[in-house]
Amino acid sequence: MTRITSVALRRVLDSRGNPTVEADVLTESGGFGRAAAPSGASTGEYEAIELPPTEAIAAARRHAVPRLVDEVHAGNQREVDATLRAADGSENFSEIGANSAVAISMAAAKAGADVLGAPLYQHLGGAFRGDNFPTPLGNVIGGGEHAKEATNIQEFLAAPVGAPSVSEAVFANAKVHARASEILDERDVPAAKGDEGAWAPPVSDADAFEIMGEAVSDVEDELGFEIGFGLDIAASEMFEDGVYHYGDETKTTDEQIDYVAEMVDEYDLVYVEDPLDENDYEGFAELTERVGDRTLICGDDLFVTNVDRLQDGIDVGAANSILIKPNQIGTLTDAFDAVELASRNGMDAVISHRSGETEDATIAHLAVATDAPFIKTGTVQGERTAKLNELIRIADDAV
Ligand SMILES: C=C(OP(=O)(O)O)C(=O)O
Ligand SMILES: [Mg+2]
Repeated sequence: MTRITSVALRRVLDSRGNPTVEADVLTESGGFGRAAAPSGASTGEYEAIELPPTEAIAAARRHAVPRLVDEVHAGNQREVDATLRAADGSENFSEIGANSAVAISMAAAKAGADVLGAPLYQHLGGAFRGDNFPTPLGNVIGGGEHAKEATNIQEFLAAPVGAPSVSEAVFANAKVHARASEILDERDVPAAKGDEGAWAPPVSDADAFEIMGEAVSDVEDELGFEIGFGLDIAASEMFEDGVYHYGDETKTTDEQIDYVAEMVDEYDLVYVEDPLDENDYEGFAELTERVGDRTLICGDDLFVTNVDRLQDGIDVGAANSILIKPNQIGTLTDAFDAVELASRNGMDAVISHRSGETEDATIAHLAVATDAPFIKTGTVQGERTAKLNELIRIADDAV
């Protein structure tokens, strides 16, 4: 029933206006799945390779589609993804592109779910899935590679850890976003928006910490449950010539570790992603040793959703959390394996969007299917609300 009968690939727009790969998978019993690849701006050095979409589509049509059609069952995700790997033949999807691979992998999962008449999260998570829902981390103020002339730190993220439900958590983040805008107005600071819909004001990082602190505490008082905040420092983007660049100022690795540890305590940060360069396992381990009992230290560019890099991190205690981005590694199987390895080692998985997105909502299902404690997928703006609204629907049993 789930035997694949066709795979169609095309270029569609992403939220930055760039082309990306969309895949349609059909099965012999009429099951249908459609998915599109997201795209990063602050990409990790060790990510799987995203090819220009035209090249990725041509290569996938030549190498992958003939191996999938009439041969592979969409309901067997490991078989789909192993076929994609075999068709590519490289370590990092440099032949067919991780963008083609991830679009096909996700579309096949949706086609498999469609045949079963089950929601995607149920198909992927199985009958013995837990019944937890992820807390959404919502980007409220940001800069770095996502907005010029704004903060050095890439993302200041609201984290409604005390929200009684997914829906209340999602609306709380939107309120923090709105409150941050009012505070910027009160300070006469004009703010454009960055790629993910976060405010991108021309303020210092110190000011952004203050504004976030005020915004989350105001919304916390109004709603009556705990809202913290966290960061994605995206430190690899700042690291050059052995030091971290904050505009004209620099920090050595020791200073960077001290700075992050101080901010964790001063602002009760619940989450810090990529506080150090993607090659600095040692620095990550030192910071995790210092503050890992009271905050999450998360590896994004450090681990790139790759089980080998994750295992290296586990061996040295580099972090207590991992960001999961399916397009960093190329298939859902790889993403699931990374979540599994992380949770077996007591680490929290954060299922994540990319800065370039489409209306595809697969990651909402992935977060629920894997029982991930967190999802990072923006706060407002259509391609972000596509995931947040899907999460609300899943919690409401309405997908
Ligand atoms: C979402 C992120 O940005 P990008 O997609 O640009 O890597 C991130 O760094 O976590
Ligand atoms: Mg990141």
